[in-house]
Amino acid sequence: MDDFVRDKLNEWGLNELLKIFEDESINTESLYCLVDQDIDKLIPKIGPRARFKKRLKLLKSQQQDKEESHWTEAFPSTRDTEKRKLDLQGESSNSQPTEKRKRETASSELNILSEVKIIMKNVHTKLQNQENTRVNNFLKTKIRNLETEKRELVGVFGKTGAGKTSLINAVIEEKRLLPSGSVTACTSVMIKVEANRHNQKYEAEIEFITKEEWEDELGNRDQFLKNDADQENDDDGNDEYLDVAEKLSALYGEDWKHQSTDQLMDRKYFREIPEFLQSTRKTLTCEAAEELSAKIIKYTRNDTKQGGDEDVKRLFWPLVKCVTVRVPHNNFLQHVTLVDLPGNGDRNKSRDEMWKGIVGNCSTVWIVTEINRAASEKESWEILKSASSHLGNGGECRHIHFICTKSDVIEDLLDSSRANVTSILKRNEEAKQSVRKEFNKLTRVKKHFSDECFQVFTVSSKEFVKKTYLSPENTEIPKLQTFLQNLNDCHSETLNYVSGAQGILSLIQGAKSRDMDGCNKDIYKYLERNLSHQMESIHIVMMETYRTFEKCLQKGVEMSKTSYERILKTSLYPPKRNGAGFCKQLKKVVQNGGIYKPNRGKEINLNMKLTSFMTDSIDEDFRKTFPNDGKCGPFNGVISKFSLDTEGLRQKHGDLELQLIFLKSEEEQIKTKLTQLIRNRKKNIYKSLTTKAEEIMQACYDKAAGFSGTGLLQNMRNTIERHVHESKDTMFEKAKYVMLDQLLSLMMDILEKLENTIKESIELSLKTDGTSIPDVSTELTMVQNLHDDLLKSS
Ligand SMILES: Nc1nc2c(ncn2[C@@H]2O[C@H](COP(=O)(O)OP(=O)(O)OP(=O)(O)O)[C@@H](O)[C@H]2O)c(=O)[nH]1
Repeated sequence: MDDFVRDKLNEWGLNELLKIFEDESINTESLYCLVDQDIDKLIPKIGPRARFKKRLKLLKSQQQDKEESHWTEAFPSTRDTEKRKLDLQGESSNSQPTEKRKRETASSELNILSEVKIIMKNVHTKLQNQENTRVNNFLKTKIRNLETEKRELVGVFGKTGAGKTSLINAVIEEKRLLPSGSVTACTSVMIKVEANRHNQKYEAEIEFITKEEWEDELGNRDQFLKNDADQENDDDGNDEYLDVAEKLSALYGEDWKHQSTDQLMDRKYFREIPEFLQSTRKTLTCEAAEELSAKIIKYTRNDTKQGGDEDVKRLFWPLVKCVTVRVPHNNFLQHVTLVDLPGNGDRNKSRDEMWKGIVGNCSTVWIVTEINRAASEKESWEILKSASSHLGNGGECRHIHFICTKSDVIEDLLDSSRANVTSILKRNEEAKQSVRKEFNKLTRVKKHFSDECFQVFTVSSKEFVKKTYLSPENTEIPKLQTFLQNLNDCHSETLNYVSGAQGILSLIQGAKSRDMDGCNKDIYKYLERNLSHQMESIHIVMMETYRTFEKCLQKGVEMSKTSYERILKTSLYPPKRNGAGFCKQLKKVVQNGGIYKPNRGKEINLNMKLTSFMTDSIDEDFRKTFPNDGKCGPFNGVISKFSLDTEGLRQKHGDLELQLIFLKSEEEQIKTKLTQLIRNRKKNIYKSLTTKAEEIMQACYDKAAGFSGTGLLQNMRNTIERHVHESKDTMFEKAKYVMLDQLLSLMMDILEKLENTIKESIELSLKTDGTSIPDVSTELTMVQNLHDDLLKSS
């Protein structure tokens, strides 16, 4: 929002400003957003309007110009820029009317939401001006709690060079946003792409690792410089050495080889990024995507051609944890964040934790791979295999999209310019079939997901932009765009807010207009009885779940006790491993609490291996109890079925209609909140088995990490084997109880929260009189009308 507009808002007040916006036919959406944040601070004053009107006209025309240039920039080579623009607005003759309708609906819903938010802010202020009673505080909290903002995370995984960056740029129609394309450079940090809600500029926020972490990396260098001689025989060591050398050369050129750690921490190396030394974030802001793209390269991409010239070009990606790129005016990103996730986790601990956190919060993943090797490309399947537990039972993923890229590249035709569409489409179909076949072989992965959640796409990002041979439909990018738009659909969030607001206003007005003695005993008793029946049925389902978990886990305990030796053998005596190399790797494993991520290849997680029989035993029932797709809801749908039957009561007790509307909306609100709570807590419940194993194993890891010299490998092996052997009778049992405890504690919390919330709502709605409560009859009528509009538009 323009500062000028903000000032005027403070000076003249909201109503005056709204009138001006309407007179000038300017979209009030951005004004609403601002008002939403600042309403409490508004000082209404009426003042001269002429200069302000002029300024608004200017702003409007600037915005139109900007939109125009945004489009020409994004599709410079296309003759049909105008047509594309119309297409997206849904006005060209070929455009799909449903898309247009969807967009119109979304925009009108956004306006409804903004209006209701303003109304509720006003009601909140009215309540603040009243006496501080229990009901008053309850209502204020309810209004504040209406705000929930859900963003859907789409994780984009894939081997370097697979086409992730080009795919993201194409799908969000920002051809020049994320840097891609150079043969010698690749993306090296996590990049989040989301909508810019604060202003209309392109923005990148750079989050750094800590200074201490960087000092640790420099410490690693000292160790390698000491051991330089024996690097050749050792793949892992060499690999790690190359990793450290690559990072240090990016930042220091050749200096890192000759300078001490203290010297390398000198300010002169961080002149361009004082934010790193101050442990703050750096923000870059630009008018155009291309400009931002050029600016972020040194923070995101690793150029392997970087040499040791005098005039060294410093790259800062080794210091970066994550970059968030914010894009203005983008329909695909309103409630969606796309995350480019290079590789498969990270060696750096904080980046790895962030990687796992993001993966666990993804509702969709895009596994990106080149079409030529789609089914046979091991790396993509490895990514899916190792991430599946973080995504499925340990996460909230509902869609796995396997995206085969570069469909325009056909090998048997010498030049893709001559490739004909028929052979491309035929090859696309073949690729889809073989990828599906491959996916069906992954029984362990499939345990976490339903069959419908897996889909294959064959895309060409290049052709989507160039349109030389393939129509947009044949590039399949529009399919992904439609998917994102559906994910963006904020209808349920809007409905949730508006219904909640209507409920609160109904309660206030119901209490205000009631001339009863404050309590309708029959209804009160009926509702209490109904509540207790409902709680009972939830309790029964929960107890059944507990027993099922207990049975499965017990089976897992038995299996683990008889199979742990096999697990230890494959983990501690891997075939085809050179002894010295494995010794170093095992040392890293014990130094890192049983978990180690080599630069290339899969993460080693001894704790996870030890509990694998237990997770296997619970996987299927865990997914049934906590499904990620919204079809049935957790605990066999018993929470979503919860109902006090207020609809039925409304027919018979018209005089209590407002109170019953409030109760119905409270019911919906608490169910939505509980679903979110369950989604977050179930992730930790699932991880609890490995977390407990890690805790129990820590003593032997510490002991093993202390060994050195002759017999190091065997000493480490013996220590681990002895520890597991001695604790086998308790370790798995303890892990089982931790999971059961956490499950029980979640169930108790759900029962308590549900019962308390509904009880309090019944009591307040039926026992409150109008004392110290403002009149909100106008607001209620307005919100009721908006609620009806919303239901009609869906
Ligand atoms: N022919 C063709 N080339 C493509 C397509 N998509 C990407 N490329 C090319 O493939 C190369 C790698 O693309 P990127 O999008 O940078 O790949 P990436 O997966 O982001 O790679 P990293 O940044 O290294 O992780 C570039 O040279 C792109 O121009 C496509 O649809 N068709």
